[in-house]
Amino acid sequence: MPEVEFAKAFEYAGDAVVFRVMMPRFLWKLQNRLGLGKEKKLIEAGKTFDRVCEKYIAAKREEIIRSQKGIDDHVHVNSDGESEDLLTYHIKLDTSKYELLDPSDDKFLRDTIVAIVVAIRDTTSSALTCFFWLLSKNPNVEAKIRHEINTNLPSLESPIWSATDRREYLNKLVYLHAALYETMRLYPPIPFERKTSIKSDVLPSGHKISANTNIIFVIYALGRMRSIWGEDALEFKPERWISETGGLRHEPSSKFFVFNSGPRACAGKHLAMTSMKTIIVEILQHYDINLVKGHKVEPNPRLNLFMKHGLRVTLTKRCSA
Ligand code: HEM
Repeated sequence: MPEVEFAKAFEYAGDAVVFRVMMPRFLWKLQNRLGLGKEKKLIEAGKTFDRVCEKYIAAKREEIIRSQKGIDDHVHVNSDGESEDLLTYHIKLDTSKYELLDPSDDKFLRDTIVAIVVAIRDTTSSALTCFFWLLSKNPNVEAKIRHEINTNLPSLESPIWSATDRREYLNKLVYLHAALYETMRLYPPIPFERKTSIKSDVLPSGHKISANTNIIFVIYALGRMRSIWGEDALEFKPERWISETGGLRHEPSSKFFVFNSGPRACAGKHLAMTSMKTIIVEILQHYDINLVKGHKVEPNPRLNLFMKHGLRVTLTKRCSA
């Protein structure tokens, strides 16, 4: 695969964030001042973000002006804002509603682009990579998912994929949902997190902490603890997510921590599940997917859970029935 500078910059920035989480503050501050090591890469990544985002922001501003003047009518904007892209939405923010946000400031827009890409790109790609890897090792699970898709979705020839229909159809794919949750339980796209206390407190475990204590919790380990998930915690079993009535079993976010818990939980959880299910259905309806023989699969927990050597697969076009 060709190297994409913008994507590489996210990798460098992610590694630098992990470094900052793990190292004493003075050390990364010093490296930053001297422009060394991971901090040097972070500074370079920042310049790439500036350059690439500036191009998109300028082009989008231009596009909006042209559409407002009636020169272009292809801009994806409608009066109720339904099909607006995210950048347009942020440029046209109602500043009377969000006083602290300034859409005329390119830095605000750049930070927004970077934050959205961080939130969406490596999380969903990590989950999908692990999902297809686990599927290749569990043909019985793949067979069940294919059966569920074939039973619940109209045939490939039917034009069902209008935005309104999509959610309704995807909601019927309970086993697929369970398999995705089970994938992320064992391989959480964000494998660990850090929180800092703003004042002294007592944790649910009884541990006393003072203000400014950094707490790192390992979501990867939480998903594998027998005390939480039972004796079969290490097994890939989508069935554990299916209730007696055949619906999806609810687990509290404090147990299934993959999307975080509380007021700062993932804001895009439903969007993430919908888009991942859409991609999986599209791939499984059109292709057989097989792991390349001898390819070494090694999950590599960084800021996101990556595959160290990627996931090499072959795609074979399926004949439509
Ligand atoms: C499999 C996919 C995803 C996973 C596992 C995931 C997980 C998480 C986690 C663990 C957090 C908390 C981060 C922290 O506190 O440090 C978070 C925050 C967030 N996520 Fe996701 N995410 C996913 C996809 C998405 C998508 C597609 C969006 C779309 C916009 C999104 C938007 C956000 C936002 C805006 C926050 C910040 C919420 C806040 O701080 O109030 N995420 N996500």
